[in-house]
Amino acid sequence: MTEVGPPDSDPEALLQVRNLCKYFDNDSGLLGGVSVDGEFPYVRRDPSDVRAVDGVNFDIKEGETLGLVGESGCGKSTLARTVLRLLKPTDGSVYFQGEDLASLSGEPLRRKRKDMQMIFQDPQSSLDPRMKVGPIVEEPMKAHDMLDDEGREARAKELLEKVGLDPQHYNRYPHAFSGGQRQRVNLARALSVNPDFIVCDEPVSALDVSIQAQVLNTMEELQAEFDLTYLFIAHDLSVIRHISDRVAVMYLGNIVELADKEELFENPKHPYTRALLDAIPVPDPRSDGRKELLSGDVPSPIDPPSGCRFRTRCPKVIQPEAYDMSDAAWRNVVEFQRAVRRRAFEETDPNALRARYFDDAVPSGDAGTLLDEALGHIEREEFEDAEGLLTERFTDESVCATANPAYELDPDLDDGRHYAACHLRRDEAIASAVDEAALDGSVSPNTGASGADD
Ligand SMILES: Nc1ncnc2c1ncn2[C@@H]1O[C@H](COP(=O)(O)OP(=O)(O)OP(=O)(O)O)[C@@H](O)[C@H]1O
Repeated sequence: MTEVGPPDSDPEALLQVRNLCKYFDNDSGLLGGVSVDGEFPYVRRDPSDVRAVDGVNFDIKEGETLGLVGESGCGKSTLARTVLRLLKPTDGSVYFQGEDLASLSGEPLRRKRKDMQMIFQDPQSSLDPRMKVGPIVEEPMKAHDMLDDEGREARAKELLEKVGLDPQHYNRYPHAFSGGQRQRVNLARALSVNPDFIVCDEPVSALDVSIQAQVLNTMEELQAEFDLTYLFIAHDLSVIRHISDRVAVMYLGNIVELADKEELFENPKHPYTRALLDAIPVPDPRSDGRKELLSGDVPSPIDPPSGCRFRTRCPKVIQPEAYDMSDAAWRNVVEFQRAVRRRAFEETDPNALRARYFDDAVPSGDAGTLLDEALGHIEREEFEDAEGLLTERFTDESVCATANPAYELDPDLDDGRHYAACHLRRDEAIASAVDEAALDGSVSPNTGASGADD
């Protein structure tokens, strides 16, 4: 497994995630996610495994909020559950307050869980409708033998008030509360055992926008009052921008970019992050508000692309060194290869295809010869041969396919760290590493981009 992610640790980290992998056995279907310690082989790497989380590294500092964003299915929830050790990692480590949770089980793990709580998206289904909210809040305290009955009731009432509810509502059932209030009950419940770390998995996604801001504000106040550290998952970038100190962007089981919030929003370095930001609706009466999102489907996590996982959809994929095409000709080759892969056209006539895909720029030299060969295959309706040729000789030869990118960059806006898993950032990473070495007085010709496995 190649390590991809921010390479060094942060001395102030409460949580350190290293090369974390969670694969699901594809054959076991839904049950793949509920395997418990010891029931399945510890490490299983079947070619048909769903690689939901695949070599993730990050730290979370004490007291900060790390936002985790990415499209549906990219592995956010699996990452959260594996970090909390609700799922057993296939590989890797999760150091919480210095202790590797991946190596814990049984009673030591149960005790540790008291310090790490989770809040889920749907406040309705996470509250037992047959229980009153008071006992709901007290339940985790009971499970961890905290306080006596009286003490638990007093603490539950106090917490209901802290989260913005009326403590007199201790005896009400969840159905008597609105969605926002139910999420506040969940907050009180999570806080009851006095945790240090809370994973919030889309906690406001089910709420109206006006209520979202109120709940987020309460979460920030509670964070300050109780010294909490949050891992906050959302697909909504405005929510992420509201709550996060730093932001990690996830794509197909990998973290592709991680930086301080403003740095990430103002200077995104990864084409995937840029595409996500570009897709934020803008208020324009002439349009439906949404710019064009990424083209192409997300590849299967069972057989993810080699190298950079985003390369099959990336608008900036890098030309192989063997060719010397203009940028426009290379772009056309990539678009054509993707169209052939999707069987996006009916015509087989080379001239019609040239006119359609290579109108403004045609590759010449070796690349031109290969293109002619591919067009010849299509003319003879040998689509698989055409696809194979274009893929093997063009896109699979790109550095984006042959090496995993992992670069630390100088941030533009602050003195934090900016990590971007994109080969386009190689020169920038080398320049910043050389600058750093020069400051240390130890310039080395070998000081270069960190972490790439080429
Ligand atoms: N128990 C399971 N068995 C098999 N595959 C699973 C299981 N749980 C998740 N997956 C797969 O793992 C990948 C990541 O899923 P996950 O739910 O972690 O993504 P997500 O980013 O949280 O998505 P969403 O935002 O829709 O919740 C998906 O391809 C999903 O189908």
